[in-house]
Amino acid sequence: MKKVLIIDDEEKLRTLLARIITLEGFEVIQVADCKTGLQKLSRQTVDVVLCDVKLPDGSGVELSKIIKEKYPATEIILLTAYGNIPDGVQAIKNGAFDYITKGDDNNRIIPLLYRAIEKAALNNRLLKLEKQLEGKHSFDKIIGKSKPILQAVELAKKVAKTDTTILLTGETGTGKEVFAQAIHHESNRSKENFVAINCSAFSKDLLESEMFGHKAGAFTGAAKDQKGLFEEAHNGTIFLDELGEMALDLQAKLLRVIESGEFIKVGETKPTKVNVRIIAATNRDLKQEIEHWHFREDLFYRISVFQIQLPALRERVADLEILAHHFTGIFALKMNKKITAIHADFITALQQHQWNGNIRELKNVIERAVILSNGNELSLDDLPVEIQVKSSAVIGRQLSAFSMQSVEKLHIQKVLNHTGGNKAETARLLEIGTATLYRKIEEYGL
Ligand SMILES: Nc1ncnc2c1ncn2[C@@H]1O[C@H](COP(=O)(O)OP(=O)(O)OP(=O)(O)O)[C@@H](O)[C@H]1O
Repeated sequence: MKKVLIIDDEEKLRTLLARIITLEGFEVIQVADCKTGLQKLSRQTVDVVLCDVKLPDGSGVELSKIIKEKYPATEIILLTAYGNIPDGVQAIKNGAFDYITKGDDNNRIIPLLYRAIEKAALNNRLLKLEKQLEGKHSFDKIIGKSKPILQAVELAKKVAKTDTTILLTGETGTGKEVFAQAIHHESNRSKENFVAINCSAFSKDLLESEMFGHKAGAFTGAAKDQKGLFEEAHNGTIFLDELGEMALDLQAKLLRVIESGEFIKVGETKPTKVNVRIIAATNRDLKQEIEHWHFREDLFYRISVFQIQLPALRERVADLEILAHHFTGIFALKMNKKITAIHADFITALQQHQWNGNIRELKNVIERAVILSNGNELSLDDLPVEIQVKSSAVIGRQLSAFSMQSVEKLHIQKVLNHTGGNKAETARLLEIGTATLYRKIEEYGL
């Protein structure tokens, strides 16, 4: 059933609108402010939002922008006050479908709503197609030529076509979700849904309801029957991220789905059957979790039929350069900058770093560097100081990474850059004599 979300703090108007729209056979959700509206949108797919301009915690015009950015398939119709055309125009600029004047355009609202619903359906079809097109090459999107990553890709490709349950292990940011998606797109289920859920993002009860759905009245706030993500993933793939965080009794329910394909919705008595391929991921050592009674051994053996260990970035230093170029290309394009090269010192510095946050951390570091970069080459200066300092030991040869001299050298270099090489100004800012500055420049080879 198509869903319409009404965001309006005028209760009378909201209820009236809800009644008219429900009579057309749409499901209507009503809220009175932006915050609750966004919460609803994060939990369910809404086709059209009908939104007032003046809301207690913000403006509908601004909200349109946020909604379109986060949920591009959803269409928005703004309810403006009489004669306030500029708000409507701005809303359309922000991505809204159209606007109507409150109270004045009652006859327009239903035909407009139908058109917006049609447009939302078209958006959804397009997004699905785009995803499929992207997905065709998704193993190609896994960048890296080092042995450990190529081995992981080869294993994943081999198992992709089967229905086998897979456990992806590896530190945070090593690409477990990227792998899960690539496996789905390479599988025979690629035309069906890939549904991801992060088990650490919900309380135990909420996670159960997210996974399996609930019946109306199952708990306070459960006004309607709600499908769970296992049902959404029917015939497709479900990706259970951070599986190690799942509560023990929910683990038992998951085991039942794996063994029989059945689960029971919250507040329901009959089981629901689904055909879903499960890919799970964890950055915890599940064997250790079993020893501490945090993870069920039987579930572990079921889920880890096929295990793929993703290497940490520090184990694939050889890939740093190609990954750095890959992300630089992406961010330069996004920010409309012409960056054609990366200085060798920059790469050396990357190779010296520990990368506890793995590829996610590298991606952030490169994004920052692209923002900071002034020329067409990324230079050491564009890196965060802690990464520069570690590397200065190697680049400067004679300095140790932790020495005061390393920090001093870097600091002088930065101030020199800041003053455009003006020695007198640099000495003044550093509060040292010019002669001392010249000596240090020579000593550090700046
Ligand atoms: N081999 C790769 N090539 C290109 N980009 C990658 C690769 N691996 C990971 N990424 C990028 O790194 C980021 C982190 O990847 P991802 O979310 O898959 O990691 P994860 O292991 O699932 O992390 P977490 O355990 O924290 O959920 C993403 O932006 C992803 O696009």
